[in-house]
Amino acid sequence: MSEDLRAADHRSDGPDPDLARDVARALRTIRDFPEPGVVFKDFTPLLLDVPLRDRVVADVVARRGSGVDLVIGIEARGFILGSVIAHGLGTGFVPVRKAGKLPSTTHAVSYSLEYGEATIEVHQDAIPAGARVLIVDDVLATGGTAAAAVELVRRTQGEVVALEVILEIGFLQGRSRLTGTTVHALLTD
Ligand SMILES: O=P(O)(O)OC[C@H]1O[C@H](OP(=O)(O)OP(=O)(O)O)[C@H](O)[C@@H]1O
Ligand SMILES: Nc1ncnc2[nH]cnc12
Repeated sequence: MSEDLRAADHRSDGPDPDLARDVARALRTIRDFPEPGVVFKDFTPLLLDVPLRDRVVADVVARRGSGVDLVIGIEARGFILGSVIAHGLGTGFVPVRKAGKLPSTTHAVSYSLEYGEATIEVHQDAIPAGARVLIVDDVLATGGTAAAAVELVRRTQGEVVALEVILEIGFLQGRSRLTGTTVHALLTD
């Protein structure tokens, strides 16, 4: 765990004041992965701690309440968190996949991220016009992935309620690419 991980500002008045601290302890830092110079934040240990995972879900459910019609998760790590959060919210789940993986007609958006470039897609008929959509991922870094997901939802004529992430890597300034989108990060590094 990085010593400088700090809680987002809801920490002291939320229903689970120790959540951010406990999640920070569950994250693992791996240097020079997947390429030299990248400080990789690995959330897989969190997935092994079932009570902590359930507290993360409860935190999102408490914040978003009944204001969400669909959760979308971004391949691959966003699938894991997005699925359990959709279950907690009692909504459907829509996978946003890397290019070429979805079988039916898609919208596609290309973007760059901290260590490369990619294209993500969503099925054109997965999100009804006007649906209130929560986007879920593990990490917000440069914001390229999240901004592309927002654009995909816009193309379906859905409405993005918010982006929920476990960790925001602050120095990469991903929020600056998400003007007009509500962003909630449990932790900021
Ligand atoms: O803010 P950005 O700079 O766009 O980076 C954040 C994205 O990078 C990671 O996904 P990655 O593309 O590595 O895919 P993975 O989930 O398959 O590991 C992470 O899960 C986010 O989706
Ligand atoms: N530094 C990082 N750690 C984990 N996931 C990431 N996605 C983009 N940058 C990342």
